[in-house]
Amino acid sequence: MTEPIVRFQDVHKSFGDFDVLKGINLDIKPAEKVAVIGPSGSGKTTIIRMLMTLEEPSSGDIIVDGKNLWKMKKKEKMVKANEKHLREVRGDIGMVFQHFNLFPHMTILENCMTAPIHVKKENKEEVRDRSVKMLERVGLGDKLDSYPNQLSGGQKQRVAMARALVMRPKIMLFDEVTSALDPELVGEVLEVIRDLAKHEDMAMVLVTHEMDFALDIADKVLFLDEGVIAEQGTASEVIEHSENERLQGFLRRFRG
Ligand SMILES: Nc1ncnc2c1ncn2[C@@H]1O[C@H](COP(=O)(O)OP(=O)(O)OP(=O)(O)O)[C@@H](O)[C@H]1O
Repeated sequence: MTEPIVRFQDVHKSFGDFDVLKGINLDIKPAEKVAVIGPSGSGKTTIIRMLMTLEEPSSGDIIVDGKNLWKMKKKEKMVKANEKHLREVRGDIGMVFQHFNLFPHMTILENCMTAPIHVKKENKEEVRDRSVKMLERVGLGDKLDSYPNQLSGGQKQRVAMARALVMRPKIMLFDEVTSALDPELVGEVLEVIRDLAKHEDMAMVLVTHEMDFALDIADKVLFLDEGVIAEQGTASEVIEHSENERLQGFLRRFRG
């Protein structure tokens, strides 16, 4: 049986007295596409931030590609070793946020090239070739020398995706990547993600409010409700056929 690329084992997360995640158990297979849906405040972004190693669990284990993220720190109190370990894991994970976080003073080609060259110390020419190919792939081959402020929101989001992909991640995380876009720009961004989902064998985790999109691309959908996974299954099982009343209420609010 294939080992999961991501495993959450009884993960809890509290901020002060507030328990945001209350025992998350989750396996994601290496090429699996997972959509996370749920009401505002249910803990979706916290799961993504934990995967990105930006938040440490209050208890439980998070294992990414066989590496137990915080174990070293807990067991050996070796903070430096743990930081190295986390850096390695981060190298395998690409993330696209709601806001694009591009570097405004760099062209879009430079935006894509900077991390592989400066963080991974890769060969500049090789990175340039890969970056050009990725920008072509997201439909921006004619904008290599443009600056972020010369692009639309949808184009900026596509640069953000290309920039993450140039790092050749094993896992891509998408946190509500269309929610800051004007409605007419949503389609072009979803189209790029759809293309990646259908043709790339990396794992993908998407927090999304686009139910039809989740139905189309997700192998698995998780319904997060008040810090627990209240329902999970295939997209059709969760979005079309679940009898969970809170999930049905949540979906009705989307469908109007
Ligand atoms: N650093 C923090 N300090 C305190 N509370 C936090 C922190 N981060 C998140 N929270 C709280 O945890 C809860 C879950 O937040 P999270 O962003 O994970 O929810 P979400 O499901 O992604 O919501 P939304 O759909 O609105 O983005 C919220 O009530 C939020 O206010």
